[in-house]
Amino acid sequence: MRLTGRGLTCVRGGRDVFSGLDFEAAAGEALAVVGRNGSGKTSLLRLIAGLLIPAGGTIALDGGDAELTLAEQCHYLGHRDALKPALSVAENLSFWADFLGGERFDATTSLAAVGLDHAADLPAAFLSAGQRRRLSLARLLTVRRPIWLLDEPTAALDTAGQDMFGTLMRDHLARGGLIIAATHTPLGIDARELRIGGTA
Ligand SMILES: Nc1ncnc2c1ncn2[C@@H]1O[C@H](COP(=O)(O)OP(=O)(O)OP(=O)(O)O)[C@@H](O)[C@H]1O
Repeated sequence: MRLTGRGLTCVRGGRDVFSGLDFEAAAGEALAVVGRNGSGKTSLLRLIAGLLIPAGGTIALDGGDAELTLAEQCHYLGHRDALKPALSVAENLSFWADFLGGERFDATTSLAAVGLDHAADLPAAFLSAGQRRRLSLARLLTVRRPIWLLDEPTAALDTAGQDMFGTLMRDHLARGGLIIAATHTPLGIDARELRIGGTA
């Protein structure tokens, strides 16, 4: 599996964010997208996820599932955790599994893997910032998709959480997954750097 972007141009609010951007990532590889604030890291992830349309250029996935779109093979985790505060931790995960579709892995196991099994019945409104992020990460495990698009994934995670997430990312890569992460801090795994715009 290989994901390739060629000559990508992104325009937002009538302004060029970036143009002529090339990138490439293969199965088992992580790409760390870096650059100053506003350089277009989130925008690139959203282009790949199909949430924005490029003003120019192409994105192609070779060797993926021919019956699924690129977006259907991606997990997109935005920097704002998309949780419903009135639903419990377990209900939020169940909502996402229904929304995303496909094969569903055991939610209790996913919550245990991110250290939230003790909080399954707690309303998401009561979670701390780090716990909200952990719940978002549980989505990656409950519904398996090969391409992880992650926006500032380690933000709000404590040291143990960063170690836990490093292990999850390494396991995903070892299974032939691919990770593209926008980040201002080291990801905690071996990753190739894709710099957008000037030096941050
Ligand atoms: N909905 C929108 N309408 C117009 N402009 C937008 C919109 N969303 C983002 N932008 C602009 O696009 C540019 C790139 O934003 P983006 O969020 O991709 O940057 P980023 O590199 O992820 O930034 P940061 O490091 O601050 O998270 C910014 O100048 C931003 O103001």
